[in-house]
Amino acid sequence: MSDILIVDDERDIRELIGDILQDEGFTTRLAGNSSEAMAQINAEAPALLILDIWLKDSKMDGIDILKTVKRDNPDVPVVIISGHGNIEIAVAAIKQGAYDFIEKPFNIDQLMVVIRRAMETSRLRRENQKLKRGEVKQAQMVGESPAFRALLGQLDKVTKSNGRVMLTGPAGSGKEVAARYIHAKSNRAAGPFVTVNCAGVAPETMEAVLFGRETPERGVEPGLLEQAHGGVVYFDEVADMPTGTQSKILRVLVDQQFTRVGGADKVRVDLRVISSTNRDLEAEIAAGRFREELYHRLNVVPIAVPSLADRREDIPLLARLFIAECNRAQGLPLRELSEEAEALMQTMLWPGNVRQLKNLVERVLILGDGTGPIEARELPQDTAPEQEGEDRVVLSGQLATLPLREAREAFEREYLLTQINRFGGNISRTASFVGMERSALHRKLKSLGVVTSQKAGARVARVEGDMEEAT
Ligand SMILES: Nc1ncnc2c1ncn2[C@@H]1O[C@H](COP(=O)(O)OP(=O)(O)OP(=O)(O)O)[C@@H](O)[C@H]1O
Repeated sequence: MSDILIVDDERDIRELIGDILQDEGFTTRLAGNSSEAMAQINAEAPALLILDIWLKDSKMDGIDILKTVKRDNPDVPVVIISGHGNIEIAVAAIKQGAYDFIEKPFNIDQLMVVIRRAMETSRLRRENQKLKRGEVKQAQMVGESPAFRALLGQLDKVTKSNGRVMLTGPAGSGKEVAARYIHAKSNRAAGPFVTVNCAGVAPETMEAVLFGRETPERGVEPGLLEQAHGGVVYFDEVADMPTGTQSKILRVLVDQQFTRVGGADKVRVDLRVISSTNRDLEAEIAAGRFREELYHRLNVVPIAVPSLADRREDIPLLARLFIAECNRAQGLPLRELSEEAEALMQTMLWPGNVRQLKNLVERVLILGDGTGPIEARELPQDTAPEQEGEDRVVLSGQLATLPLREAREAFEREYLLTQINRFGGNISRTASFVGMERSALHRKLKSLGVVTSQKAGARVARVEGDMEEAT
């Protein structure tokens, strides 16, 4: 549901709006009277309805259609088109639940601002409802890089067992997506997947949240562990679990049962536990912040989720996935990626990993103008790799201080390191991109002291002798 239904009895107007929206990358449907409009809505609710108030030759006027839509499809935002002079009716329509109105004659910019805002508000509302119901859509796992395939291979191995899995990896790298993947492929797929956000729950309420509560006033309130019965409980950022709760969880893992806060009876649960952390748990244990016994119980199968920098090959694929998602969910334009934008994305620093990439794509689509390919100039320039603190040659400043031969070598080394890492260590693809024969590239790398090695399942390049591997 990413299309927009335009209802107006004036053919010129509905076609004009339709053309504008199509140019902006939306899919549209048109209706010239109330019966056509209702037939379209009943066939499939649109993502947005643009509705003229006055409809000639119609059984229902715009307000009647609005009331019906708000009754049967309350999530569909409605933008009213009102003629000059019937503003009061438009205001009344807003009271009936319309999102906003535009007045004829309108200009394209005005129209687009209202439509984008309406789509965004409705998306946020839907997302909120999903979050409240705890059924955040299962994200797709996308990637083809060696590091990603190695991860999938490990995940596939654990799907059929009941073993506890500890996912480690930096923030935003896709640990929760990986946990959902295990759940979806396991024999618990029909059971619930319940996330416990260990960093987001106040320590004093953590136990009630996990184990539930029993009070005379409210009776039994089941906690998250009970809600996850028969399925998977995912402890997100487990290092943030208060130490008191850690001991209690440990007991639950040993006994497979617990009592609700304020209750006396034992509650038995059948759970599979998956945890995640972006911290070094062994250091947390050494610092006395994490219970070693719990660590060993949770860490039965450790699986490392690679950072985005370790799977740069996947960036174009992921970016395209997010463009398609933004189009489906928010009606943002379905744009291509130019070759330059793709290359720049593959060489940027990504401290926020896949989440950062997803946010960037969304921002570019919202702020960008036009429907052509996304260009490199639309991407933020401040995320280019920083040189400080890295054991690499700084291109600009320092180069000026070197004799030509050394400067050229420094540049070639830097350039080739970047390209090889972009192509996941694949020399053939790098050679074809940089325009060299494979064997010549090998010789060149050798003379520059660049070697490739395996890291997190991916091949990476670095300068021979450097301790720090290039990213
Ligand atoms: N392989 C992937 N394919 C598609 N989308 C992905 C992939 N990995 C991550 N994402 C998306 O990136 C975002 C971050 O993923 P996720 O929440 O799983 O990361 P995380 O490592 O659990 O983060 P945090 O530690 O900050 O909670 C999500 O929107 C998710 O849908």
